[in-house]
Amino acid sequence: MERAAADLLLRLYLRLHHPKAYVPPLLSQLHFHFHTKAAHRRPDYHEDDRRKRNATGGSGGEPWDRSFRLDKGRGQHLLTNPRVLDSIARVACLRPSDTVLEIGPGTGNLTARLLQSARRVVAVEIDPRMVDSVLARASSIGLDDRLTVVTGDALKTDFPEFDICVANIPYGISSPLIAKLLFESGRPCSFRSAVLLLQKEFARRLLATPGDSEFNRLAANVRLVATVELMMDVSKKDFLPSPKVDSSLVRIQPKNDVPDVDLDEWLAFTRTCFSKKNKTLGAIFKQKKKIAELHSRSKSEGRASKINVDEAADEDVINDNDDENDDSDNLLEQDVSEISLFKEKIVWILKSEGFEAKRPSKLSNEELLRLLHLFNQEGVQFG
Ligand SMILES: C[S@@+](CC[C@H](N)C(=O)[O-])C[C@H]1O[C@@H](n2cnc3c(N)ncnc32)[C@H](O)[C@@H]1O
Repeated sequence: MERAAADLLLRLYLRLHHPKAYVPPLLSQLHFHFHTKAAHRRPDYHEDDRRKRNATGGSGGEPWDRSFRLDKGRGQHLLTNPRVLDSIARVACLRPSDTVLEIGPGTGNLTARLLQSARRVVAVEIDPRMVDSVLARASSIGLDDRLTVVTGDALKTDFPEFDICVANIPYGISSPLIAKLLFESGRPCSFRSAVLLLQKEFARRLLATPGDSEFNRLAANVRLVATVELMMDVSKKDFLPSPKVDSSLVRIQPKNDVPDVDLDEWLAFTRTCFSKKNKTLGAIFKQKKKIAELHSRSKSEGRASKINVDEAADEDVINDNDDENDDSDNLLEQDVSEISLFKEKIVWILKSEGFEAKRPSKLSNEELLRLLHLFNQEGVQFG
């Protein structure tokens, strides 16, 4: 009743003093309008965060006490859906005797499950606040005697012997971490598998086969030494805070029967082959700069013997300006004639088995290995 009277008075006042002003039909409606606007405003990060923290089921099921701010720059998106966490632990097929390597344990949502099934978990975590958090979590479930946490950057830490790596990794280190796992630990790899949660698009590229548009150098390198399987897709809604992209869980299993090839040589060879996306091998290998580089490498004797993991990590090595940096003008006359003979040899090798018109992204590893063998046989070295 009071509201109706106030409404009437205000209406009269507006009619007298501001005859052109818009007067809503009823002030109560105006009030209602403000309410709905507030109710539909997109919840900001903190509201969303609080709601998830207080939730006990669904995707917000794992606890997060907000005792410190999560650092998105370090990929701190916690996996909070208990069903997904349980599935990852199940897919890992842990044995009671296993030592598990976990990269980036965060607050320990996954670690808690790994500790329940394995003999030992060694976790590498870069953020000391997370280190405290995961240690406290392990102790709260009485399994801290099974956990060792190494504080540091996983890319710069020497990994211990482990049976299986299980991790929801920060996506920014996916390529170098996979390269480190597969190419740094010697051959054959001593671990059974790596079960990794990766950005969905990255996982698709890793799973791509020759001829697929996503197929790249990293996929070719990984396929040489391991098999990759898609285990499941995971929604971005299952993380706190939600990242912008969905994820996929993959299992990478080192092969027992890795082809007998010098890995250093292979990595350098794929670096050259994938240096120009969608160009033919003929176009790639006939670049003046590439020919001169291969010529001088093939002449020199002392070659590096340690695998360069950074080399293995590049997904593609695109350099379309190769010929612009050409310094062949500075070559001596003798070099020029040697290099032109060398070029003829390269072209002959490519033509001998029909590789010249082929694109590397469409070749199987068997074909790439064959081409590398042909080059090496004729004294052309890459590593
Ligand atoms: C995506 S979160 C995963 C957290 C936790 N495993 C989970 O599933 O909820 C990534 C974790 O990796 C850590 N991290 C980021 N970069 C790292 C690096 N280079 N080495 C080791 N840990 C890293 C972050 O601090 C964070 O705890």
